[in-house]
Amino acid sequence: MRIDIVTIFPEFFGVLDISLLGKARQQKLLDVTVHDLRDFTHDRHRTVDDTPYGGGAGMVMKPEPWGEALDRILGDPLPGTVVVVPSPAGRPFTQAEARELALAPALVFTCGRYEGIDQRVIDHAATRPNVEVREVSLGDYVLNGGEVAAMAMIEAIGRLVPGVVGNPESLTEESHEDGLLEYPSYTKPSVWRDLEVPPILLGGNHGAIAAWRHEQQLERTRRVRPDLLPDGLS
Ligand SMILES: N#Cc1c(-c2ccc3ccn(Cc4ccc(CN5CCCC5)cc4)c3c2)n[nH]c1N
Repeated sequence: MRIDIVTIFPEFFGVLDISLLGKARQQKLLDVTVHDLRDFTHDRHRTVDDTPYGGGAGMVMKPEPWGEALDRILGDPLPGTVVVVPSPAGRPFTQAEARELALAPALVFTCGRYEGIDQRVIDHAATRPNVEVREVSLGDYVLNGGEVAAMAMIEAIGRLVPGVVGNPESLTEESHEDGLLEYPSYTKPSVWRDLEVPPILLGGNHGAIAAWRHEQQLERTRRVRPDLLPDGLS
């Protein structure tokens, strides 16, 4: 999968060179390119923002640099390319969307700053052939820009790309993967500060362990996220 990121803070994504995603890049499972939006400006001050039409606080990101950046990146897009626009006004980003986007041939993350990107950039991107645009929100709170959201989304998506995670089975027993929160996990020692590992996990009855873990998922989901429970299980 090809991932392009456009930002005025390219150094923010240096962390993608380490850990799991760094290894995936070395293995050519992920091809990540970070673009500095200011490289697509032509004035001495490399200006990327201006005052909002209609007034209001703050600044808005100018359309011209974004247009040139997306022209460069989306010159000949692979069919199925998705432009992901992190935005507080976007649709909530979910594990289901991460799974969907992990199947795309190419993703372009447009990381805005200030009060956001001129809307015409998003509207024009949606007219490009072979390109789908998704405005997506990390959660119901306001960040200072799209970089943190893009990083979180790239990690959630990247780890689902086949081959990135060594043991694919571990991806199926996670919170939200089956619609429920995950069961609690334990490791050695069996007693720590007088706290014992649930005895059922110390036996070898895999059927009973699986049943216990599912019950733990239901109990935790009822307690913490009843909104996730399927009808009839609340
Ligand atoms: N994903 C995600 C996000 C973001 C996010 C994503 C991208 C950008 C680009 C700029 N900002 C900062 C900002 C600040 C205030 C406003 C509201 N203003 C009112 C009148 C005009 C805008 C808009 C944006 C961003 C924030 N925040 N929270 C999430 N879950």
